[in-house]
Amino acid sequence: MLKIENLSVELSKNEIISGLNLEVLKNEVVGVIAPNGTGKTTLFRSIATLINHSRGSITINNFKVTKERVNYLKQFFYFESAESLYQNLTVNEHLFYVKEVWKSDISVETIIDKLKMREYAKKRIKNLSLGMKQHLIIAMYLVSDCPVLIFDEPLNGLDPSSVSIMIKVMKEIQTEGKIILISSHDLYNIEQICSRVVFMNEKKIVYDTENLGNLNLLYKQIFEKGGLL
Ligand SMILES: Nc1ncnc2c1ncn2[C@@H]1O[C@H](COP(=O)(O)OP(=O)(O)OP(=O)(O)O)[C@@H](O)[C@H]1O
Repeated sequence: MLKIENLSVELSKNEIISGLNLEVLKNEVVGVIAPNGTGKTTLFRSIATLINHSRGSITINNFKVTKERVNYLKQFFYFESAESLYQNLTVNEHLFYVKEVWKSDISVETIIDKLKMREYAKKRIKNLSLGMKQHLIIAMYLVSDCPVLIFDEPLNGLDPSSVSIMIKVMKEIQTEGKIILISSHDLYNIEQICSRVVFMNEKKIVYDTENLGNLNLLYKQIFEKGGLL
């Protein structure tokens, strides 16, 4: 379980997150929805320990970052953006690197086929499109076989066929008892991918639902009409 309690985060002395609570269970794919600049990336970076929090606690599978940092770091896979991939390494090289670092038994070849990456597996990152790089990040997570995937905007740059592959892969990951936390502005596809969504507003989670029937309407009610609650 990923458990965030009373989290507050400051950046340059501005409180970006304040008293945020969120629990995500195994087998859940949770989408974080909010307008630009609300703090989704800040939340993800805090979970990933790239930013310190000023108050509250984050626990993954009972490991607290403040107490058992090494075990905590083994619980999640977070790749900040496609820009952080190594430009001169190939797709294959990235995947074998992850396999080595995570000491994983997952077959790189199987993952390449699953994500239909065979055609560009030997290409260097600098020669890939954004969509191909997004596939690679998911493939790296699958090879790592770690319990939690945190992915900011996984649908960026994906064409409709790639989105379908992504939806299928996310559903498979979900049935394997993992946790996925993603953000996206693509409400239609969030509905297809997620089992639950949470809306962020005014520095915390303000709405949490498994009823994904009409996210567009909910979005308008929360952000355009002065709030639901
Ligand atoms: N290094 C920083 N120093 C100060 N403020 C920052 C820093 N990084 C981000 N912010 C501010 O924190 C707030 C939240 O930014 P964040 O990137 O987390 O939002 P977001 O919800 O992920 O936005 P988007 O949907 O545009 O990706 C914004 O007001 C932003 O200006």
